[in-house]
Amino acid sequence: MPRNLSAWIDLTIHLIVMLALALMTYCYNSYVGAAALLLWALLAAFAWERCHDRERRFERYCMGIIRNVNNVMNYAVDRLPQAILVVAQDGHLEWCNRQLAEYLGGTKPEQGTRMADIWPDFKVDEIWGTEGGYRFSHEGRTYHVYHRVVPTQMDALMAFYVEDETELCDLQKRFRESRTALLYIQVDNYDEIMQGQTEAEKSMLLLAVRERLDAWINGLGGFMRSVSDGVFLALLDRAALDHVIAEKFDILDQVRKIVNTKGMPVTLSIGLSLAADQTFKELGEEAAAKLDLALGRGGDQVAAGISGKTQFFGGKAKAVEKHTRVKARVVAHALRDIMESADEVYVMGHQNEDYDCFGAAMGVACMARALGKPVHIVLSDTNEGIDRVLDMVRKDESYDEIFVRAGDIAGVASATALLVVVDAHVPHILADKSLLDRIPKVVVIDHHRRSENFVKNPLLVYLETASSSASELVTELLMYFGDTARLTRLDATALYSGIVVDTKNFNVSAGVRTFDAAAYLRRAGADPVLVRALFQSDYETTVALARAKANAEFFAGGLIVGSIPERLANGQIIAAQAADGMLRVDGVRMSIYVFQMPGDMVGISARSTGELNVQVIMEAFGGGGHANVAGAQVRGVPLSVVRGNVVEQARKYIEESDTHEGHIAGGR
Ligand SMILES: Nc1ncnc2c1ncn2[C@@H]1O[C@H](COP(=O)(O)O[C@H]2[C@@H](O)[C@H](n3cnc4c(N)ncnc43)O[C@@H]2COP(=O)(O)O)[C@@H](O)[C@H]1O
Ligand SMILES: [Mn+2]
Repeated sequence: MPRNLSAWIDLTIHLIVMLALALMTYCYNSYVGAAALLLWALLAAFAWERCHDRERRFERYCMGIIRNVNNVMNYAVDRLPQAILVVAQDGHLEWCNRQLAEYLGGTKPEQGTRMADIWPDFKVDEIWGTEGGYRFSHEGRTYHVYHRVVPTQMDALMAFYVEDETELCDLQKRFRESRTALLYIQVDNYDEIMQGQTEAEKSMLLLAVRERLDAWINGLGGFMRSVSDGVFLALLDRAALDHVIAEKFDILDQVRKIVNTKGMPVTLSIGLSLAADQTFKELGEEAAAKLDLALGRGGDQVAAGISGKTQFFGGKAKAVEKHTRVKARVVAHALRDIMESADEVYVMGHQNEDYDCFGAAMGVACMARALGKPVHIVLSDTNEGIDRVLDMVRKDESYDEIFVRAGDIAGVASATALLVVVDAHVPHILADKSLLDRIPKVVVIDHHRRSENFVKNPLLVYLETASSSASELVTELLMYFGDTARLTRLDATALYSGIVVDTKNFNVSAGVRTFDAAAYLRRAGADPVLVRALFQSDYETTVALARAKANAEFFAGGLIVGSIPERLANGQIIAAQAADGMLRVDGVRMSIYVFQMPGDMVGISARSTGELNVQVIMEAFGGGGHANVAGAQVRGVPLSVVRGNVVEQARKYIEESDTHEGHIAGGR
């Protein structure tokens, strides 16, 4: 087939026409016709030859171009400012371009050189047969490698494209280290430490804190200004922040050494946000939110927002019981106003309600009744722990229709209703979390350390981590709610039992205000004999508890871990009691029980003597609580695996905590 088909067609048409004319001429005159045919044959031969000649010259021209392009390509590949290596599966170099020599200081390695001899960290085996990229460093320089499989019929080969990214990495490092960290620093027990101090002593205390902070920030090359009494704003760069993190914010320990004339130590809370791509406005808002979080977790700690995650440091001091009940009075009045403007009130606590949660709910229901508002206490489906008290109140007609199950109010949605959440603030552990979407006005009354996951947009939050229990908080609110709120004997007993369970019978976290609240409840008719009856354990529970205690395993560092693999109706309480009980064993600093819950859920109850923070460990399992009483639930993981993970996390935590004295520790 000729290359230029259309030229051939044109020529052939011409030759055919000319041949026809020559033949016609031959019919009229054979001499002239024969001459015409001869001439046609010569013309056809000449045209044939010309065409072939043109084709040969065109082919020569094309080959020239191809040869040039190949040369140009070879030249370009050889001089590419990126090294290209072709490597065989045994790790030997097959071919490379000139840039590799540049990277190696001028000598081009020979074919067959082992890559491990050129760059020990150059990976061949690990990535063989795959496409991707990785980085490695050699003699202070950082290289980025893209690897591709070379399709060949013969030996298996891979191509590696290597770029020296040292400058880029340096730039990235400098950029990272120069990122701004904004810190809100607050003396979180300002009112308490200033109480009873003379003006001169107050100034001295503030000056001592200021000097300590100034020295700390200046030493880090940062900037700090006082915003108001006991509140500071500071800026650090990332390099300084890394240093501070490596030292686990030991500024908290340094400032805790400053004490007032009564020996009370100053504690700091810090909210920190590290710039990524936020505006300065967002950075400031995030730092302020982190400060709230640190304060809500009991203070004396740092909540740091870094790369979208929150890290906590510190938390050594026990949450200090506030001397005054001013806040309780203010909150009681605010709650009364909010309740007055609502058409009905719903109260709920956490799933698997316990006496504290139930008592607090009964107290809030009493307030609503005092204002003549229809009130419902929403219960979850699993609450064997409060069976006895529920049986008691169900016998009393005045509580008819107060208790509803989450499923019974599935259709309830109201903009004019009020939802009061007690003894919890994490949405996913509430008795019916869907109520949060259906009732927009929410009040939270809780005594747990603030978790990152908090009920969204609450109207009012009363979160006091220093308080023994939600029942104590609600009792104080009742004291200031007004005369109309009259506790029945059952209300008072339920609230009292809430305080008893959370203080382990007034042995843990019971402060002056706890006893005041208990006295108030006793005056209102709380019956300790009834409370004791509520806490009586049946035979099966006692045996299960003994079995749980017997299978506990002791680990180095004062850790004890046990499990309850049977699916028991009151497994949570047995686990809680076993974990509580194990703290009495000599040398135990932390006890953790893993127990089987309904379905594929596994529960964890963790306790500490106060020296170590179990809340942090439980947060790693999606749970929370207090520094020395915490828990979590894990779905879809076998109990034995959860147990193993718990042991691993707890041992790691204890090890880190013991090697770094400044790490997070106790205080409810
Ligand atoms: N997923 C979670 N998220 C946040 N916080 C959580 C989560 N899961 C649990 N928590 C909190 O952790 C602590 C400890 O819980 P726990 O179950 O180990 O202990 C509570 C009760 O089970 C236990 N208890 C109830 N009745 C009795 C009883 N009769 N005898 C002994 N112990 C009992 O007491 C703990 C009550 O703690 P409270 O909630 O602080 O009132 C807990 O804070 C969970 O909220
Ligand atoms: Mn509680």
